[in-house]
Formats: sequence, structure tokens, C-alpha cells
Amino acid sequence: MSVYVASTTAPVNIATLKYWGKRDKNLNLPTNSSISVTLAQQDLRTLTSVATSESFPEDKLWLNGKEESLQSERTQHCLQDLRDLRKQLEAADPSLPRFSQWKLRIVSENNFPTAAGLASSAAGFAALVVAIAKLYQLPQSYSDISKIARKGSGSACRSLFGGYVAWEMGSNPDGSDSKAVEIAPMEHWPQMKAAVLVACADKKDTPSTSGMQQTVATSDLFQERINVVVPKRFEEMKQAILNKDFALFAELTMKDSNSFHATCLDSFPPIFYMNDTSRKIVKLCHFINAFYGETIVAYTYDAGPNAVLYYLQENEEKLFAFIYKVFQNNQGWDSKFSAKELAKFSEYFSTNVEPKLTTVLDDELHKGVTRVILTQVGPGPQNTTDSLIDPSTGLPK
Ligand SMILES: Nc1ncnc2c1ncn2[C@@H]1O[C@H](COP(=O)(O)OP(=O)(O)OP(=O)(O)O)[C@@H](O)[C@H]1O
Ligand SMILES: C[C@@](O)(CCOP(=O)(O)OP(=O)(O)O)CC(=O)O
Repeated sequence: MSVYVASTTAPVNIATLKYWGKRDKNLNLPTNSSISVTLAQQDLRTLTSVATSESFPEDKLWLNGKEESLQSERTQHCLQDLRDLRKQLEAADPSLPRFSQWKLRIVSENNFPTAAGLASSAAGFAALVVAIAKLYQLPQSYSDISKIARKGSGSACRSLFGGYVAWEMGSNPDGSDSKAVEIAPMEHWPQMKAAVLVACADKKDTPSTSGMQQTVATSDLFQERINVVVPKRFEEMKQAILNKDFALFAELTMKDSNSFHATCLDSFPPIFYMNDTSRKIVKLCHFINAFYGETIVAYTYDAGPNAVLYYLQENEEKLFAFIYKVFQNNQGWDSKFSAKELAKFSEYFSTNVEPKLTTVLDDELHKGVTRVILTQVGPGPQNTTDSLIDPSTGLPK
């Protein structure tokens, strides 16, 4: 029995200009273009291996060690599109093995919690699509392949690229121009860092897909957002990235997060993703920027209460004087900083911040957070020699 195997990793991306709203649910076509930053894979990544063999009786998926259904319409859509592209290759070259007819085994692992509002579906679908495209040796560009990932989960199309990425909404009814493109690679602005403050949360309020539908159907504010606010902001944010203008990038990022959550609140019945902790972190960020008289941090929130803070390496000490002070009891610091480095943040706080503070910081705020993930801008999907499939059996290792 010949078993053919391919593997890839794929990153998480966190939008700075949010995708919210579909104009076509089946094809996952958005009502606005969006922009994101791809995060480093050391902390947040999916590893996916795929195998195909004439002897496999059915398609199968194992996610984080457990067998899961592959029956969702979205996954089926992705598999069908990939098989169609492979079929074209096989038609052009009859010597190729008939992978398009054979069943697939997919084994995937996320190195972070799945379905915890950390964009696991984005990394997951990106990895799935890239791994199969690799197995099938498809010649299409990553922008073309991103259209298939998009059908799995909209935000997944942006995880096909590293650095700074746009999802161009397109206008064709068949979705052929709704794809991800690179705005700039990570090397363009490698100083961008991200601190994820993972909030304590039960299941999310409303899944993204149904939340979007509700907003599209009921919010008046949403019409202003997609027709006026986002088109202008999309161009401005692209320029801010190209010019490495952090103050502008940060302001647009914060405003866009607020605008997206405002349309959620304006939906009927309203949808609440941010909680009290999220709102206090928003206030803390504005306080920090006002304290220094300069914008050194931006917050953004997806469809859940976790905060993602973007900042530049050069401002880490200034920012962490506050953030470490408030969240030092949360796990996640020791893996990135030595005790000496952490002591420097405390020292900066007691020397430069504390004497000038006019307000008392909330010493209970850390209780609403479970852990911090300290990371940075990162590359797109990576080739890997790690494999989750045993090629002699075609089963998970
Ligand atoms: N590695 C993976 N391979 C394939 N599918 C995955 C993978 N990881 C996650 N998924 C799919 O994504 C689902 C989780 O998506 P969901 O949108 O609920 O959470 P999330 O992406 O972590 O959060 P959010 O979209 O709010 O950031 C999983 O139930 C699974 O179907
Ligand atoms: C708030 C968001 O994170 C929404 C992401 O929505 P999904 O991509 O998870 O939605 P589906 O296309 O229905 O799978 C904003 C963003 O990532 O742009």
C-alpha cells in the first residue's frame, strides 16, 4: 500500500480591521474588506498532516488526538474544491496518481486552546487547505488557495500569508475575486508585538457565523459601517502599515474594534462579546496612552472577551510597566522573560510611573484574565518535517 503524506503549519491572524457580515453565506463572501496581522507560530499555530492512499475507505479527521466529523458543509466545500483542482492536473498529465479519487486522512493539532476565541478555526482551515494543496502539488498561488480556505472560515483566508494581510472582499458573485493578499511581509515592520490577555469565559455568546447574520439583518449602524466607515479605513490602515505609522495604525485599530462591537450592540436582540474585564482593559489602554502623551498601545477584540494588544518593541518597557504591574499574577510571563527582565518592568513602574500616577490601578483586574500570551508578527504557513501521520500505516502517530 502506497501512502502519500504532506504536512504544514499555519498561523493565527488577528484582524485590525474586522470582517463582520456576509453577503453570501454559502461561499463565505464578506460585506467588507478586512486587514489582519499574522502572529508568530511559536505560541499559536496549527500543525496539520494529510495522507492519501488508494486503500483508504473513507475521509477521516483527527483533531487534537480525537476523531472528529468531516461532514460540515464548509469542510466538504474545501475538500471538493481541492479535489477539483487536482483533477485538472490529472487530466493534463495521465501519469499522475489519481489522488482526486482517493480518500484523505487529516491529522491536526493546535498548540493552544481550540474554540477559545483564539482564532483556531483560522489557523485550522488554513493548515488543512495548504497541507492538501501541497499533497496534491497544486500550482495555484496562495491568493488562489486562500479562496478555498475562505470557504472553511472567512478569517482563515488571511492565515495564508505572514506579516500584514488584506482580505479583499471582491465583487464577483462567484467569489472568484474575494481573496487574501499580502500588504507587507513581516520583515517590513518586524517590531510589531502582540500581548493576548485571555479572559475568563464560558462558551462564547453567539457563534461568529450566526452573530454576523443577526447584525446584517437588524443593525442600521452596520450599513454606515460597511458603506462609509470601512472603505475609508481600509485605505488609511493600509497606508499606516506601509508607512509604519504606529500612532495611526493603533487609532484605526481601536476605532475599528469599537465600531464592530457597536454594530453587535446595535443588533436586535443585541450581541455582547466584550465583558467587564474587556472594557476595563480598553480603559487601561487609553489611560496608558494618555499617561505617556503618545499612542504606544492598541487594543482589539474579536467575537469574545479576549484582548489583543498591539505595540512596538521599542515601547515594551513603557507598556509593561503597567501591564506587568496589573497582570503579573497571570501565567505566561516566565516563558518569555527572565526574572531580571521582569524586575526591570517593576522598576520602571516604581521609578517612572508610580510617582506620577493620579489614579489607582485596579488590583482585581487580573482576576478576569486566565493567562497572557506574549507574541509578535510572524510568517505564513511553513513547511515542516514534523508529521502527525505514520506513513507505513496511514494512521495518526
Ligand atoms: N486544526 C484544525 N483543523 C481543522 N479544523 C479546526 C482546527 N482547529 C479548529 N478547527 C475548527 O474550528 C472550530 C472552532 O472554531 P470557533 O470559531 O468556534 O473558535 P475559534 O476559531 O477558536 O474562535 P474565534 O473564531 O472566535 O476566534 C473547531 O470546532 C473546528 O471545527
Ligand atoms: C470577529 C472576527 O474574528 C470574525 C471572524 O469570523 P470567522 O472567520 O470565524 O467567521 P466565519 O466566516 O463564519 O467562519 C473578525 C475577523 O477575524 O476579521
